Amino acid sequence: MVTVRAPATSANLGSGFDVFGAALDRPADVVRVEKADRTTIDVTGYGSEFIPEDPADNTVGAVAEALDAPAHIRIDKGIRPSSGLGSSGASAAAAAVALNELYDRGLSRKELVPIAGKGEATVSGEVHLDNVAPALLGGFTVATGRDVTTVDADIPLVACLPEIAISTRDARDVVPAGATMEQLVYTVGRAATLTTGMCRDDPRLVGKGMHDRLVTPARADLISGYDEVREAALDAGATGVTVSGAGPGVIAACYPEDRRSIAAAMVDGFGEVGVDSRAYQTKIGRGATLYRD
Ligand SMILES: Nc1ncnc2c1ncn2[C@@H]1O[C@H](COP(=O)(O)OP(=O)(O)OP(=O)(O)O)[C@@H](O)[C@H]1O
Ligand SMILES: N[C@@H](CCO)C(=O)O
Repeated sequence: MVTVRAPATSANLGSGFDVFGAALDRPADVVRVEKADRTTIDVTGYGSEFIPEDPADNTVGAVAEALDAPAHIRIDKGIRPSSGLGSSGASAAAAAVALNELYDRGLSRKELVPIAGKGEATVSGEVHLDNVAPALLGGFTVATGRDVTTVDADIPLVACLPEIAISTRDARDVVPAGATMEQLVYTVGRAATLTTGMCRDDPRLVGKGMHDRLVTPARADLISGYDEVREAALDAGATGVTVSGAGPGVIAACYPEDRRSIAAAMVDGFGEVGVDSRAYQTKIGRGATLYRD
């Protein structure tokens, strides 16, 4: 038996749509695999009642198929599905590491990125690697095509999850089809600022670079209370706030000493519009961890 813990991730970070991602220190999924003649899946934990156990519909099923590694796969969800915290990608990444080990396939973490991406594609309808790359490799990741660059950044974060479900598929439908030159220049500037901040472990630059005027405003309209939560987090000291992944999670960058008050302010912000939420005080963390039994 092989056990792997894969972290939640936040994709986009505002200015890096379908490119930037970050591994979060917490929460995480845990996946256990045992060899079997055919793939079967059991899901327990947070939101498990909403997750299909048919390998054709679960992200881990496509991973087992891609690695030609049939197994009994047990997923313990610590990351709520349809959260914007890379729940489906974390299971896929954990399964990729676990099955690679179980069947001794010898693939590197980077080689597992497109394989885990196939799993992610089963639910979002298209391949985007910005969740599975950080779930596998850790840190801040820049995924362009099949290339992934990682920065081992140390940035405190708060992720706040409202009790609203938005599927990635639906959130992709509201993304504008095009951009003006002005929007493009603005986004490039912010993305470069964010990347510089990650390389320097500078929460101020990261927060400044999390802003975008293209994708986030369209998606924010789907999240009841987004404006209230953003304002509350900024007032409490956040250096930047944006939609996490496809939402409805909202993520803030900050200095360590402000994390607790920002978490409380974000929960209060959702509370103002009658939405319950849970905040995770976290930071950029490591990728999937393998445990041999
Ligand atoms: N192993 C899995 N874990 C979580 N969700 C899964 C899994 N397999 C299939 N799903 C389905 O994927 C959907 C959730 O994925 P989705 O990409 O919408 O959200 P997410 O992974 O939480 O967030 P995001 O990708 O925006 O960060 C749900 O419909 C869920 O049933
Ligand atoms: N980049 C993807 C991530 C979703 O998890 C999106 O924002 O649609």
